[in-house]
Amino acid sequence: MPVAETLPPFPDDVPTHPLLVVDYQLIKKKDPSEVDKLWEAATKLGFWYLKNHEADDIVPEMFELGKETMALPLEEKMKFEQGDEGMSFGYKAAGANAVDATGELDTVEFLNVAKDDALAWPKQARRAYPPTANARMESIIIPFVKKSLEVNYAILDVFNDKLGLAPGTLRKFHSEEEFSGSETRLIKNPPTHNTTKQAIGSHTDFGSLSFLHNRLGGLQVLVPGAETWQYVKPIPYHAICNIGDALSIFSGGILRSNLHRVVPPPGRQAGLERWSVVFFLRPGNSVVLRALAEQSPIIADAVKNAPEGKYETGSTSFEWFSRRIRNQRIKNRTGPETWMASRGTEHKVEA
Ligand SMILES: O=C(O)CCC(=O)C(=O)O
Ligand SMILES: [Fe+2]
Repeated sequence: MPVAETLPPFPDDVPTHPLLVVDYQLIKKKDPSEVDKLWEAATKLGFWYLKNHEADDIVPEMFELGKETMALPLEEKMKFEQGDEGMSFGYKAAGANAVDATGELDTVEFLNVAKDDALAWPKQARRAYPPTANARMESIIIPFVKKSLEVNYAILDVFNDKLGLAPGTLRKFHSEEEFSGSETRLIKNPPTHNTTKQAIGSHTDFGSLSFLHNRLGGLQVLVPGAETWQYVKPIPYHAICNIGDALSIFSGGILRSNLHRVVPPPGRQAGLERWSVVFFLRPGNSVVLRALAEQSPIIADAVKNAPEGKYETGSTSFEWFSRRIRNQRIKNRTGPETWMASRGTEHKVEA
């Protein structure tokens, strides 16, 4: 993996959306103006850069592990495939998911490692992984998962306060002990000069918070009010963080879970392999996804102004998550309705 400085630069002639830059060190101290900046980012777009996030040393190791893992023979990787039943953990081959309602195939391959397996190691909690992951579980995956949890909990605490919830409410819904869909993901998109082919289709993230690290352009956001996709420029040592559907639902839509997708890198970056590393924080499996209106007058107010039932999913986190994974899988496709069944909050009627 070349270091960030040796990669061709992100072009300056493609539509790009600047994100607010939040300093994790100031968030840890609950610096009031940094907290306000995070709140603005989380409520207006739902995406921000996070600098000084303390994962800078371990992230390059995660990229290296991604490279080692994807270099395994396909036959070996397929032994750890996620399957068609709605489980996310394990390997997903390129072309196993749809990118849109027509059933066009995705181009990324990735490996998802459950937070539960990382924390239970050397015991197996949820499933087995390829030998490359096992060999680096202790030295790389566990430290990355632990740091990601720490960062995400600090961010959750800020939202907890701003939403007027009793201390620790959001943490309780994301307890380390309960099994959940929380996972870390190593993603590879193969080289191509077709810079408009979707690698990952338009989606909102399924869980609560995503902590993303990429080096090359390709991530795009659909900014509210804009008609076209805009790139998010990768900045060295800046993570890209975003809100997922679960937090949007808990907050009655105050926190924004925004549509995004991945296309191949643009400009002089075209034709390069694209790698990313993510940690997804998701609620405990038993947590019901609904607005926490009884626990916060601020959320109650937001719900009052939304169409009836918009933030009542009637699903547990486990059900919500499995439904969406299952319906992305091309093997489960019956028609455009399968794609629709993989959707989250983005297709609910707007207030
Ligand atoms: O690779 C990226 O930059 C984004 C990946 C992503 O959106 C996802 O895996 O949910
Ligand atoms: Fe995503």
